[in-house]
Amino acid sequence: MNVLMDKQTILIVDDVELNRAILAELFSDIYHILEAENGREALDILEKDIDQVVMVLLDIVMPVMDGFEVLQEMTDRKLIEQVPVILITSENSDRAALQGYQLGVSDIINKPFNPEVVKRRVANVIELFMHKSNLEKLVGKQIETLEKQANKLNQVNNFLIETLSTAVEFRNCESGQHIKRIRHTTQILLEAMSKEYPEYALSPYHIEKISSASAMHDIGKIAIPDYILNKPGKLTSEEFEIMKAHCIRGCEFLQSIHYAQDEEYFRFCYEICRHHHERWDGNGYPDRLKGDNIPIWAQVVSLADVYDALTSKRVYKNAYSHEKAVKMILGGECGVFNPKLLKVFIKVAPVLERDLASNEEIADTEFSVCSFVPAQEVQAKQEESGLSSRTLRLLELEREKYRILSELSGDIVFNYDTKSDVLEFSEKYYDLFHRDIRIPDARDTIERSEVIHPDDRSLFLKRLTELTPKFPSCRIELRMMVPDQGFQWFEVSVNALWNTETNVECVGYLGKLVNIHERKTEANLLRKQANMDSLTELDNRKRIRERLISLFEENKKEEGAFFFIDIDNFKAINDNLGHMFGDEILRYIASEIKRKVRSTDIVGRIGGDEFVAFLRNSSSEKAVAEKARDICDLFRNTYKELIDKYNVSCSVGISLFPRDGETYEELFHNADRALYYAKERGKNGYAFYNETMGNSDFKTVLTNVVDSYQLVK
Ligand SMILES: Nc1nc2c(ncn2[C@@H]2O[C@H](COP(=O)(O)OP(=O)(O)OP(=O)(O)O)[C@@H](O)[C@H]2O)c(=O)[nH]1
Repeated sequence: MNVLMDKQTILIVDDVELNRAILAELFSDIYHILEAENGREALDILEKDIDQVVMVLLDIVMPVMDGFEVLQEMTDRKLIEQVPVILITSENSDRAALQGYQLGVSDIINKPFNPEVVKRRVANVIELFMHKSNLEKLVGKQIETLEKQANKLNQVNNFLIETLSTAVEFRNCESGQHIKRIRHTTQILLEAMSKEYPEYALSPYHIEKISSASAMHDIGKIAIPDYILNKPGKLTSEEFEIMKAHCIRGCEFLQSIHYAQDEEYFRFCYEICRHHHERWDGNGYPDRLKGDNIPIWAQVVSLADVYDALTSKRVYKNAYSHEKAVKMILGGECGVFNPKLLKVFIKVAPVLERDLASNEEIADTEFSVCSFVPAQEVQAKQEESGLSSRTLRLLELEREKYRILSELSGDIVFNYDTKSDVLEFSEKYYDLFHRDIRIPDARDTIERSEVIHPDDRSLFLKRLTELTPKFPSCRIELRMMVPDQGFQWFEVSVNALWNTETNVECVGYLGKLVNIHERKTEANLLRKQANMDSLTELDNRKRIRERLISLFEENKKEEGAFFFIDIDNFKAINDNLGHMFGDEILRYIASEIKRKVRSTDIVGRIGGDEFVAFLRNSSSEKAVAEKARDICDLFRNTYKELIDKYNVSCSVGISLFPRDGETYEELFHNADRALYYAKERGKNGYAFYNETMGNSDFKTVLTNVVDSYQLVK
């Protein structure tokens, strides 16, 4: 719509054309006129050109949409706030007037009207309305400017607070991220508290202020001497008292810069600073407040502070995992907290864990800030060692090089100091085992540790005690518990360090841990394969020989029976039923022989359809003969039809240890002779070896002496 810009526009809404014409006539010299013949049309015009229209003259009774409906719709679409409306109506009732005013009209003119009065009232309403909206715009602008200024001021304040607190952290050798994380965790906890426990009346406005004030919690550390603030070891009780004073010192500091413009904010800062070490049971400091006498904001910051301290690296400790930190807090290891707060803490724990994971990268890159050694420490080290600062620096450099090399090698390096009884691992240890890299009281801890397999632990410790200045190193294979993977094989290379003056005092151990699990399991598998008959999984010929040789060496007096077992007519099975079925029969025979002998006996397959078994502690020939008989009839149990069809069975030759031979070779040879005899006598029988079987003309002898052998059919 092309609206004339030099005149203001009014919209006349009436279904009677004559009424519209009269009004248009009245106003056309001053205003540009738009006309609508019903409510719907009027709304369309307003929706499009609301900025141009300065007044709506609205009739009440109209088809399609009456005046009240138009007003309702204008209210719903927020058009009524942008343009004044005058009702021009012949309905002269109070009810209609009231309804009109309720719906936001600026004036009501009853028909018939005096043209001059109407003109004046319309002009007045337009002027008033424009004045009002100009004022509103002005106020809006001023509010915007004020808000911008307040925001700027807030930003400057926050910046100053954070700068100041970060300066404290840098002095404290921390990363500078601590207060940012505390602020974040405080906010998360407060938001959850406000939802779960409305009784604490924590509004979003308060949450924002408290989170910002949390940055002040450790401001008092500015007054704590460096040698206490940065002491790597445990504080003495006097030092701890001085350290505890940081809560009071912080409050004094805050009072000296009292920020009068915002008393409430000052109160949050003050109370957080003073009470963030109080505990729910009254065992905190400095005022030993109990329960909800500790302001809830101080309680929340206190928990956020503890969680952050546990999950962060410090000069004296590695970062604990989220799970461990949660466990420690819930287990009361860091003092007692409000049970309601702990409930909320459990609820938001997954959010904290996620945020912690995304923070870890930043924390790692910022570690260099922490790794600078405070002047006091350097000086103390220098005095203690008597070395110059240059030498100490070079030593530090060497140590750093060594650390980087060990990290690059992928091995876990460790260092044990006998005097302090501290065992320290390289970072990789934490990555793999998820355990602290520094173990104080190492002797006790290792003796009780579940990390080393119980069967390997004492052997490992024993080997360490056997090291001498002449033989200072050893390699030990042991199993260690890796989270989610169970016990894994590691090779531990250890080098004992000796006091070079006395050469009798072991001052520590240096070593490395290499995961050899894959190599070891592969080697075990290969060894197993080299010793095993793959078809039956019995020991193979080579393994049987090794085992029997060492058995005979160890137990020269233990009597035993060597069985040489051969399947009779096995070829017929292969030929008629196939090689695969033949394999099945071989596996069956193997398992049956194993089943028939004792678990301590030795059974193997030496090739083809030939098996051996050594029955230990078998002095009774009768019992041996019974066992042999059983083996001859193995097929009777499951494969009876094969006996009828192919005449399959087993034959067994037996030689007795030590009577028929004291070596494996002798026993094997003689059992073989006996087997030959049994086969010659028609198979499916067993024969004990007899000396005549060894003769060169054995075959001739065989026919002559047959009756004297125990051949059973
Ligand atoms: N299925 C199968 N057959 C095998 C395997 N190793 C050897 N054999 C077969 O086992 C048979 C052994 O031969 P022999 O001992 O001469 O045959 P036999 O029929 O048992 O003869 P006697 O011992 O005189 O009763 C041959 O047919 C070989 O092919 C194997 O791993 N699987």
